[in-house]
Amino acid sequence: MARQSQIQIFFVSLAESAISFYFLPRVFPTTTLAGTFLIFLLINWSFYFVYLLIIYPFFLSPFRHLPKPGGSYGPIIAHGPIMFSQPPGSAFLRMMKEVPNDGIIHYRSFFHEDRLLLTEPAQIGDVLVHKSYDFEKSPWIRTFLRQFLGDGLLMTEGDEHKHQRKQIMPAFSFRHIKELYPVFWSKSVELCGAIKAELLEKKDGVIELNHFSTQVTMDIIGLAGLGRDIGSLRNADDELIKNYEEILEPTAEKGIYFVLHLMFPLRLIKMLPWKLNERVKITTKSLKRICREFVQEKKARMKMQSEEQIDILSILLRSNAFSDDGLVDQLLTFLAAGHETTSSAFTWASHLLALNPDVQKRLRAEIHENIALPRDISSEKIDIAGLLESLPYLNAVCNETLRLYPTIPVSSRVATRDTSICGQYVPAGTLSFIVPWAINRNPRLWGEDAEKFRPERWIDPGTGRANYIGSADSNYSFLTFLHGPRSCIGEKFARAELRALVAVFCGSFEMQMADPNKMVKPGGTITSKPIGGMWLRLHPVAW
Ligand code: HEM
Repeated sequence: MARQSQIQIFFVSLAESAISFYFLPRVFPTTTLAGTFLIFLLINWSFYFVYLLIIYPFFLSPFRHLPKPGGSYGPIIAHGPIMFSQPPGSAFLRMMKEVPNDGIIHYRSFFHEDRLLLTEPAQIGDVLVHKSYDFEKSPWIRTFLRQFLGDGLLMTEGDEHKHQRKQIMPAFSFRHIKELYPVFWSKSVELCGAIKAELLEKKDGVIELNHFSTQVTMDIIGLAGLGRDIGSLRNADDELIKNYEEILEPTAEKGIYFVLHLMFPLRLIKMLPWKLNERVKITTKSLKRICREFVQEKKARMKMQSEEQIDILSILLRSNAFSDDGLVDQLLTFLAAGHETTSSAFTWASHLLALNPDVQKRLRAEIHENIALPRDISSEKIDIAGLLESLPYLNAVCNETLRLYPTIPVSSRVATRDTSICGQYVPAGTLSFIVPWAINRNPRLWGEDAEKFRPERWIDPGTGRANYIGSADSNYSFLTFLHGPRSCIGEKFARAELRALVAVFCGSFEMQMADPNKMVKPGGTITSKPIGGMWLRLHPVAW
């Protein structure tokens, strides 16, 4: 319920009770001023609820004629639980399959609040690209994430966002990513070395990959983002890793914590005697301190060294566009957005390969055929970018993984002013859902086998080369990085990193699920991680 309306009701009730009490004493002869106020509050609330739950949604809402799902849980709950479905985004996919529509499905959330689900490329393009500054991230999500990310690129809106994005963009250009490939490659080789060392200590060949994956992607963002080898693969107790693992580990308690942030003001949640509040405070404080130290260290090193550094922080420092606090916020953003996302994509790639031995075999053959020895290509002056980007099956496997397991499965936007989506009037404040999990798996856009892992859809049958649209008709059928001015700035970085990780890992190990009968489920609040980790049985292969 809108907080603003509650405040209005409070003051209107106050005015009505004062007028009645002082000017119409015969109407309420036996009550006190407080009693009269309570009576008016109750009457006004009742009218407000009838308006909110019945009159507005069924007779006034501009969306009342749009197609809707069935099976509402009544006016208070309505279809609200949809957004908590597991895996995240799966209920939206069901809705897309079941409700015939022309690009927008309307459903009612808690207290019959209007929600839109965008289902077709034209509507998605309108919100993400053509009118992107009419729509912002929802304030609840921003309040929740700002605790961990400060006011970095991910959290800002409007002109401030345009300014920051322009300053940061050069650090993510293709030329710059090409220079970073040797970092991605050598860290992937180091990862496989660390896994081999752990396998030597184990008889059953079983390891939990997600932990390794978080370590290697943290090391990569450390080197590529800060020019500093965090070395978490060598030091499993690294403070940075421990903090992020604590924050991001999917648990039911954290799910409830996140949901409460969507429903109640931050200040109220912070007042609760909840241990998680204390842990969030401690971990975020520690992350900020570490980032502040990174910035100071980097500034001191840049003064001493004349050689130009290629990491993201050096580029931001050279731009002179950010204060020290601003840089800390950007670092918090890059560390969080830049490691957990690719880590999750890599973990899901290994899962899909473990479930599909034929794909795994074909990919390994392509890698071994084109890359004689993994260590050689980081030491020789080889164009790793050119080599990896030219391998069709490697690119197809990565694209298909990113399609089936988008790390951010659900995103949303709030209209900041009265606007429209493909001609449908949308009043300010309306929340629209853009759901990569559902769009990427929608049979209308990807065909009947949309939910199958089929890397071949990313290979042109005529030329045998990788294509960049899959078998879909539109760019907007693939939403893993979204599109437009608020799309993922790290997309090229992430794709390059994933190529290197998958190539070295699949080239080095044969993989199976440790327990082939156990379903691995995605969970998590903002990003999607395997619940309980990713347990694989690995056999090193000759390379
Ligand atoms: C597989 C890996 C990745 C995926 C799937 C991914 C996905 C996304 C998505 C969906 C968004 C938009 C979120 C929204 O607006 O709701 C986003 C934004 C962003 N991502 Fe990524 N990301 C990945 C890797 C990275 C990496 C490696 C970096 C940095 C090194 C990064 C940095 C960012 C930043 C800074 C934004 C905010 C951009 C803006 O608002 O202008 N991401 N990412």
